[in-house]
Amino acid sequence: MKFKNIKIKQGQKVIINEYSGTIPTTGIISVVGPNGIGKTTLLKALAGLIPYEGVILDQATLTYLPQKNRFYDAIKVDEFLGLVPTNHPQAGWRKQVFKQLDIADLQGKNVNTLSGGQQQRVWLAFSLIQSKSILMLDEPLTYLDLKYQQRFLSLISTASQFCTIIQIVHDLNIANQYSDIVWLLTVKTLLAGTPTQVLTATNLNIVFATTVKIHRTSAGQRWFSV
Ligand SMILES: Nc1ncnc2c1ncn2[C@@H]1O[C@H](COP(=O)(O)OP(=O)(O)OP(=O)(O)O)[C@@H](O)[C@H]1O
Repeated sequence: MKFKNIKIKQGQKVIINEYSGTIPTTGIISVVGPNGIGKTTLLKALAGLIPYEGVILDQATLTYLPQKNRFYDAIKVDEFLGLVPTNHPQAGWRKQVFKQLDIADLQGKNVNTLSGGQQQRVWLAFSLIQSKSILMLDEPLTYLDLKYQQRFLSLISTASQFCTIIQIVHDLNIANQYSDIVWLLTVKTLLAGTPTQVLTATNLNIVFATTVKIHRTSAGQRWFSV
């Protein structure tokens, strides 16, 4: 899927200034950039949820999981997840997702009585088990503890072999370690490339207007701090 010159305005204010990009058929894209730069707005436009100028070619089937989600009805976890058809093309995928996110522990409970992290596990399971070609996740790690962050990242690494994950993340270490491609949003442009190409000290210092330090572990892996 390609998009070209996507431009979005709120009233007279230009939020997104003619971003162009390509979404491959598999892999993980991490969208990074400062608060308010337009990450959510871009994903919503790509998901067809808000109007834009420009073109999107080759519309794909996609799921979009917003940053904040609310359950309005007292539906049970198993009833809610039962809304997703069970015919995912990857054998055993649904079972794997449920196991990693410990959905069995939540079965039989009303979704609106769960804690924030438990609700997020249900929403992530709901999104991951759908057989769509693109899965867009807005800050999926929010509310998850370290164990479930790790398990979620492992799940998307597997999912990215058969679909494309586009996730908004603020943690540069996660973007660096778990992405095939990074989209770094600046006021003027969308910089796309591998983590090594895009997450450079020069780019980060300009975009985040702060000093981002890049270190190396003894094994040579890069890590980031401020
Ligand atoms: N409904 C709206 N009406 C007016 N302005 C909006 C609306 N939604 C978003 N904006 C503005 O659009 C800009 C981009 O917002 P967006 O939520 O896309 O940023 P973001 O990069 O995802 O930020 P964050 O990292 O803080 O979540 C911001 O300046 C925001 O104030």
